[in-house]
Amino acid sequence: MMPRVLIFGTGGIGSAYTYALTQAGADVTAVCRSNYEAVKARGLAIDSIVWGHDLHVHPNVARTCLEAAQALPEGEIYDYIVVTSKAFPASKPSTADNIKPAVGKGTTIVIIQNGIRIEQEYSAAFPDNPIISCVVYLPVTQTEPGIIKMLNLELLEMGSYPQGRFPEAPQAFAELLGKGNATAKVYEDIQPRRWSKLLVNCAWNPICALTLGSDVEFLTSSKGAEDFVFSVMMEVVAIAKTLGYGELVNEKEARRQLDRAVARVQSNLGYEASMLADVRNGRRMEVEAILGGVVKIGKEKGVVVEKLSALYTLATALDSNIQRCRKD
Ligand SMILES: NC(=O)C1=CN([C@@H]2O[C@H](COP(=O)(O)OP(=O)(O)OC[C@H]3O[C@@H](n4cnc5c(N)ncnc54)[C@H](OP(=O)(O)O)[C@@H]3O)[C@@H](O)[C@H]2O)C=CC1
Ligand SMILES: CC(C)(CO)C(=O)C(=O)O
Repeated sequence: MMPRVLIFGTGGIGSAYTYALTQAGADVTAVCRSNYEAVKARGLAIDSIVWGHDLHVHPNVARTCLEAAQALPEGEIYDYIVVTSKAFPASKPSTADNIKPAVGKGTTIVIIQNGIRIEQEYSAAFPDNPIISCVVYLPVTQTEPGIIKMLNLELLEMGSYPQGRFPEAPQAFAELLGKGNATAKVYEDIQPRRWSKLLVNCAWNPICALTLGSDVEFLTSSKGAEDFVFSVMMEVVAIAKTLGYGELVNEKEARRQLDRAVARVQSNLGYEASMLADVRNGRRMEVEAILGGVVKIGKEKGVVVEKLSALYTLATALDSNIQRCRKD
């Protein structure tokens, strides 16, 4: 039988996986908020350097998880709920509260979000459900409601949360994504992968947001720019080492992650990190999930986090000013 999938948060990432999972043969329902009318009327239009241009998908659409649960045939459940909203730990209601009406016995919860320590709210709320924690490399923006632009990278790394619980769940989801031409890799321990991705996000997300430009625009803006990014990444490396992740998250890995951006300078293919999209759209930024937790751990461990702290302080101020402007 076709797996039933509910996507919670149909922005850039949610739309990309709505497309891939529909291609894989799943019956996909997308929870849409600001883009509800557009997606209901016209579906999602996707332009992707990886998957192709002029792609269209028309998922079932719901405004809330409760509405999506009520639309299920009697006795059926969603096999997967894929969380692709932004990560705001400690927000009320929490995302776990929001998805609760659609979580059935046996529903696998798939978290596709940046940041660290974002999984606990789900394991606390749904101790008997499989949880898959994912790290995503997929630069994508919703440019207008239902219109999605994906650049040249697409990779989903995943593992069970907590490690070792429902160990077969990530493989099954990876195989499903594979049928939809998405690239998925399974890891026994996903946490070092999260920290490797943090090298990218702790540096590029606040830098792009604060400088209103892409990674490539920053790298070419001054002589010291590349060294500055590397020094931010090296603070993340120092923290990751104290947590035992040094085998993956080390100077070589920081250089590799930085070089992925440097390699795009020639072709001028800049990535505008998702925090910059938030600034442009007057939305809340994932400051705590991406920077707050890292700075806190760094200080607890006695690591020098001068640059990360500065970026955290500046990004927090930017975020609160954006929220204030929205209210005014
Ligand atoms: N975009 C990118 O290039 C990348 C993003 N990521 C990560 O992926 C995650 C998703 O990012 P991204 O796709 O960019 O985010 P977007 O802001 O594009 O999409 C989030 C979506 O969630 C929706 N949403 C939020 N709360 C609710 C709610 N209560 N009910 C219904 N819908 C809701 C938003 O609706 P509304 O429009 O109404 O606010 C929006 O459509 C983040 O953790 C991000 O850091 C990782 C790699 C790359
Ligand atoms: C930098 C990028 C695009 C890499 O996937 C990302 O993770 C983000 O925008 O949050």
